[in-house]
Amino acid sequence: MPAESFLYAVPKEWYEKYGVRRYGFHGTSYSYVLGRVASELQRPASSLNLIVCHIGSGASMVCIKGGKFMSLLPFLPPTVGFTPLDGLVMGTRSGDVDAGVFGHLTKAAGLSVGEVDSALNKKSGLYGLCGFSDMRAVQERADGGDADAALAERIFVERVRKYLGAYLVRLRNNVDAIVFTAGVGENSARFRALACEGLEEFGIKIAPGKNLAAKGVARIEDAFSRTKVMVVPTDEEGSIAIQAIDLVGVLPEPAQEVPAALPGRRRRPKHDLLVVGESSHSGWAHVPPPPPSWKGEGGGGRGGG
Ligand SMILES: Nc1ncnc2c1ncn2[C@@H]1O[C@H](COP(=O)(O)OP(=O)(O)O)[C@@H](O)[C@H]1O
Ligand SMILES: CC(=O)OP(=O)(O)O
Ligand SMILES: [Mg+2]
Repeated sequence: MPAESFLYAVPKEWYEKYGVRRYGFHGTSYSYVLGRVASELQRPASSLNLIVCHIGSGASMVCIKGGKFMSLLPFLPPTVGFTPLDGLVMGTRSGDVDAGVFGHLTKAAGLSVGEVDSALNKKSGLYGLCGFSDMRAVQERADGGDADAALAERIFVERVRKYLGAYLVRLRNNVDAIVFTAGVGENSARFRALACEGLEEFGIKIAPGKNLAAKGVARIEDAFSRTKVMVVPTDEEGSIAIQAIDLVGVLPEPAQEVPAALPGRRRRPKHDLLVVGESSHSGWAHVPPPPPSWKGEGGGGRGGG
């Protein structure tokens, strides 16, 4: 990520001394989804502009700009930042919130900084708004007339649309596909329909029938939609395994032929562990910690979950 993308507008020394910057999360999922979309569309990953919505209990979005700047600018700012708290409304995390609430609540409610931090991570989001963190329960309650649940669902969707708008602008509306993944993104046609509602002017239209029928990897855009809309079930575990193999160069071999302890099992690592961006599974999952200076290129983000 370039400095414009990973820096917060806070005192410079917070970044230099304490590493306060945007890191990004769900990198393993995004790496996998990018590869899967490339193979599905039969296009090189480096040519794709994507907006990927990883919407599970933890949720984030990222836009991927392809083409020749891939190695310099692989990912535009992800919605999650210094911690996974930033950005979208999640099961129990607030997403974007004015940091001023810390000062206010420590004074007005007598809470410690740790208590506010914990509540923002564990008692907020869908749960904070309506008492349920599971989207299926929220939708069921909303359908049953629970006004809090209905409001929670609307706030959840609107936050996704806020970033969808931001990324459409960043990509000059030159988007190959909007991709939905993770628990809600893969399984909830209702969520996908709400997230893309009324975007025909932007060249984005979901076909309701395809959306409802989507199973596994699916294309769900209407025939007149300029931008493809896809559902791609993520595989974070598989992606971690592939990236581990890619990094250390160990390929699975049948144990009975070559016992693990014997020489010859290990192959020469394909990549120096400190080299960034040369992996065939290009992504931001295996970038190093923040750079000492913000003048050069930043790292790409954290992988995990
Ligand atoms: N059919 C569905 N409709 C709506 N939401 C669903 C559906 N299936 C799963 N989900 C939601 O997906 C979320 C979990 O997503 P997941 O990616 O497994 O989360 P995580 O890995 O972050 O724990 C839950 O909120 C769950 O309700
Ligand atoms: C980073 C993150 O949101 O993790 P999880 O999906 O496990 O909540
Ligand atoms: Mg998850």
